[in-house]
Amino acid sequence: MKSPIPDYLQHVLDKARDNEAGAPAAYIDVLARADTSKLAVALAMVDGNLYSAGDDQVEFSIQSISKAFVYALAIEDAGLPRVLEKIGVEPSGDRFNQLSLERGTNRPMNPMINAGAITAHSLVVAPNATAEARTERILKSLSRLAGRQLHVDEEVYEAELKDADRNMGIGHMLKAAGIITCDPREAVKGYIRQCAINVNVKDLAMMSATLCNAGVHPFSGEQIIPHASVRQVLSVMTTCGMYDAAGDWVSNVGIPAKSGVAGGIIGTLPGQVGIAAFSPKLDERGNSVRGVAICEQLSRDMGLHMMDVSQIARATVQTSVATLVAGEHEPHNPNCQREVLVFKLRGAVRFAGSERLTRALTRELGQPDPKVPGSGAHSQACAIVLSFREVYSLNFIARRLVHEDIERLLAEGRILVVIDPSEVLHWDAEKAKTGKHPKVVENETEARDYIGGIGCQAVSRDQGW
Ligand SMILES: NC(=O)CC[C@H](N)C(=O)O
Repeated sequence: MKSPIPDYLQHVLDKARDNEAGAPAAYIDVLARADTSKLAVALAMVDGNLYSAGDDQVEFSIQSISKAFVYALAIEDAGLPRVLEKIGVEPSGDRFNQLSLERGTNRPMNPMINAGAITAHSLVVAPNATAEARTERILKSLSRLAGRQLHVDEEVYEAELKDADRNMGIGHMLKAAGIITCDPREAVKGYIRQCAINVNVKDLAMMSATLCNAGVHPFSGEQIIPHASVRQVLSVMTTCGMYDAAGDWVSNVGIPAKSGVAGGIIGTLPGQVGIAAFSPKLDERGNSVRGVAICEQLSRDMGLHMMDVSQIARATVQTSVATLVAGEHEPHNPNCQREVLVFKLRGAVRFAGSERLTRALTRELGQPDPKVPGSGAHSQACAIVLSFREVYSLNFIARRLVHEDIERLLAEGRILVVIDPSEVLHWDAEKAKTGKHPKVVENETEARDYIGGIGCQAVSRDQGW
């Protein structure tokens, strides 16, 4: 079977092509002469699977999209506190090349406008590093993210440098304000060089997918961007990535994003998909007209808006409580029946999922509460089985809450069997800390055998068990 996804992407491009509005960036002459018929889109999944359509081999300069990745490098090299001392995180509502500093703090408003980006550039490697060392570090890092060696487009670099008065003005303003300490001309040159690195949409989609994948490159498995920086970068992409169009973008598209004046845009939906689009004609805010249209369409058609509450935590975690009646010796004597309770979780469990398990445990096994129907009904259960067989992951708070539940059940003297074949509970590390631990098994049969061995024979009312 042929995947429908590339056909769909082609359809999205065909629709975007009808939009003739906008003009390529005029202030960099090489960009002003760009072939405006070029149009491309790519999607990279967090496992690295890539889809693309249109002119997906055509290279263009990364421009301001580099700002997101260089901000991550600045955080890595200078540390977040130092970076926050120098660059704010508030949307400016100004154009990207505004000569402005935040009132009171004198910092650039955010790292996505040029003032903040030039500052971030100056923090890469070290404040007194040479321009060459910084650009080399940036080129190397962007190449690792793209998964291939990238190059600076010297023609674009020279063209921008020749008319760089505005950015030079920003550089001098930063130096005068004490935000940068190096030679402002060197910082601006380095920044312009970082903007002139050539990419295609496939490179950008892969770079974006690495951010989606918590900084781990989908193919190499390398942690290229530290996890904590990813959160910071995605936050400022959300609030400031589309300059003075940030609010429109968040409400319409709802995906952290960054655009560049050569016509590229990346969208980065955490945990899901990295998007890249390219078309040189820009709107008055400096964002690609067709690129924006493509992202809007993808978000609408594929339900990618991050604030679209279509997935409730309840749906990802199914807590099923099956009451199993035991009593091998006198199965027909109700007084001899002993219960084994089974709680099953499913999916990627976070706080809300682990809260549901905790709630189910307290409801079923706690003291009867007249206000909660059915509460305490099984407080005498002889054994409890917690199945994590269908759990894909537990985040740190979910794991902590489940461990706390387990400790409390053990402290009550309960017999506890945990089905955890993928070791999502990270049991060994925790076990070392506490004396008591549950019986950990691989599957339901082993759980049943264990329970049988201690005198309760579980008889399921639930076919799933
Ligand atoms: N928005 C952009 O892509 C701007 C980048 C460009 N190099 C500039 O500084 O003007």
